[in-house]
Amino acid sequence: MHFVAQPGGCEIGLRPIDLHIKGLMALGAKLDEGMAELTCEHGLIGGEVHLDYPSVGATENIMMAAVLAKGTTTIHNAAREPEIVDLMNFINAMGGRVRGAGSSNIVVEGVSRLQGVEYQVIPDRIVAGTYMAAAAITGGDVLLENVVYEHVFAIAAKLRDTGCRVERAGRTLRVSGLARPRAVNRLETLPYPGFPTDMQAQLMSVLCVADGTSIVVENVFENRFKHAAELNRMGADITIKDRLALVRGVSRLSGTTVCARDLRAGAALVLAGLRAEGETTVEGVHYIDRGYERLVEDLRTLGADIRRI
Ligand SMILES: CC(=O)N[C@H]1[C@@H](OP(=O)(O)OP(=O)(O)OC[C@H]2O[C@@H](n3ccc(=O)[nH]c3=O)[C@H](O)[C@@H]2O)O[C@H](CO)[C@@H](O)[C@@H]1O
Ligand SMILES: C=C(OP(=O)(O)O)C(=O)O
Repeated sequence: MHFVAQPGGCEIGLRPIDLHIKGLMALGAKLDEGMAELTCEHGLIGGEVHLDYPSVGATENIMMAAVLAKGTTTIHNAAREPEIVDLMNFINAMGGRVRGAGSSNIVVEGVSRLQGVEYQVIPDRIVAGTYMAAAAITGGDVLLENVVYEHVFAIAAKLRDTGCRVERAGRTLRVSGLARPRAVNRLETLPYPGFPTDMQAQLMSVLCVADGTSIVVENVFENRFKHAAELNRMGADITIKDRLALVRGVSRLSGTTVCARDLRAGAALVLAGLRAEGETTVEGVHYIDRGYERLVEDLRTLGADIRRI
């Protein structure tokens, strides 16, 4: 019997785990009392899983469960995020037999054992995207190394719509922003290769100071606009209605004390602080630490006046 801790993560919606559980049950696990207690007496057996939604975590969880299961598992309507492909490559480097990651159908043939391996994970596309947004909101010029362009394509495309120049040379990306970004018609988050929900808050900061009005639609998580109220405290003009945000661009933001209520909201507020007049204090830095190793140091290297207190 294995006990799994209650799932955590940022509070950006209810974040149910029904798809994880349904997938594991298709491989022979039995659900006992509670939501996170599953048992399996004689090991998992490969099976067919259809995900009602291409959940990243459920795809990863089922893939990993299937690696040492007996027989073959197929995951239909799997998530296609680059991290899923990375996980496949990692498992295969350990001796697993996974194919199809990056497409909607993943096939895992169970093996009896895995071996240790040294493996380098892919560069963090959301960290890269955040620094791209920093160039956009400040009208700055940022050179990013070790970026997989295909992974940030949707972000680059949207930043180009705001007037940014994004130039690529191999794994290097140069992003230069306009003095004032342009509004976009519509920014809509979607599973990969759509625009990532983990960049929605940062782009909203950029659109806050854009010339014109933008519409942002959050399709992935049902409660991921907590940054909007904080941005409004800095002088932004955002109205929320369910999953839609109407962002009327303002010509200036003013620094004040604001509170990060989740990871990307924190990044978004730091970006807004770069543009705002006066001093901005962002509370709730522990959220930001979940997703950025060197945010303060990197931004300072780029010329920002920022410090951690
Ligand atoms: C640690 C990690 O990698 N986190 C990422 C992962 O989160 P995570 O894996 O939690 O995100 P999911 O793709 O599972 O969630 C997407 C949607 O599916 C719903 N859902 C999910 C599972 C489930 O069993 N039932 C269900 O209804 C969620 O409520 C949400 O509305 O992908 C998200 C979407 O790209 C990112 O924002 C997160 O940064
Ligand atoms: C929502 C995020 O992460 P988690 O799934 O860990 O909460 C994120 O990285 O923006």
